[in-house]
Amino acid sequence: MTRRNGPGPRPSKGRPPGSTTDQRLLDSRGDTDWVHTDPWRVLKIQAEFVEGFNDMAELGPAISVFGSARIPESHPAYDIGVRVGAALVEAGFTVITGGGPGAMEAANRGAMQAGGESVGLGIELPWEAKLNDYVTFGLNFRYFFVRKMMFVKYSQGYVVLPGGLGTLDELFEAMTLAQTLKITKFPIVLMGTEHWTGLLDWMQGTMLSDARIKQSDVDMLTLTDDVDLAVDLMVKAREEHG
Ligand SMILES: C/C(=C\CNc1ncnc2c1ncn2[C@@H]1O[C@H](COP(=O)(O)O)[C@@H](O)[C@H]1O)CO
Repeated sequence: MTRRNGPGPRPSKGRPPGSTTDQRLLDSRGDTDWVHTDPWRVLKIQAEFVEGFNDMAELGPAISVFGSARIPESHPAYDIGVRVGAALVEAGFTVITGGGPGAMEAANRGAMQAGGESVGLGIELPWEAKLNDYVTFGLNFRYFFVRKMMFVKYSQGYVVLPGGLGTLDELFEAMTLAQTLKITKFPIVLMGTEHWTGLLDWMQGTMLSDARIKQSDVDMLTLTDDVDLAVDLMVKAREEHG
């Protein structure tokens, strides 16, 4: 970059005489603590957003599928995950998951086997975690909140398989964003009546009865075991809202 001559602020008052910026950049040695400071982290966060936006902007219509990282292949929810992933691809959607094991792997597996784009948005964890073998396009994030925004921004709806804390976090984030109209026209399907009925009963029996939520908050959820119904809802939403 060049700088015009004449009056105006100088680049750096404290710069050592007789050296160039390139020299100082390339010769620099010494303390590296600054790489662990918040201002530097801001740039890393920014870089994650830039890379995510860059790589996901042209994915096409996508649905995110969430669910337990801990279910084995033998669990009935795994098979449902595979069928959901495949059916979404057959309906013309890209499938996005957290790229991990369990239900995420199942949905990616179904999507890949159906010949579709199978996206895994991985997260750095304290233990070694790698993207599952059924991801056709993967990104790994350091920051949970950046990753969570990518799911919402690049999905047209969520299918939520049985899961634990991580799954609830993803579900309730979407519900909160919808309740506060930060996102609109966003179908959310809970797959697995046995797993989710207790939560829905509590939401209606306690949260709704105590007026902590409104009926419209509960109504944004569709509870089913029917994969075709879940995918039809997503297709209808796409037809209605683009
Ligand atoms: C438990 C193990 C690995 C976890 N690896 C994960 N990789 C990617 N995404 C994950 C992982 N764990 C949780 N998530 C996210 O939360 C949801 C599942 O969490 P739950 O608590 O199991 O419900 C999931 O949708 C992911 O986005 C060791 O094998």
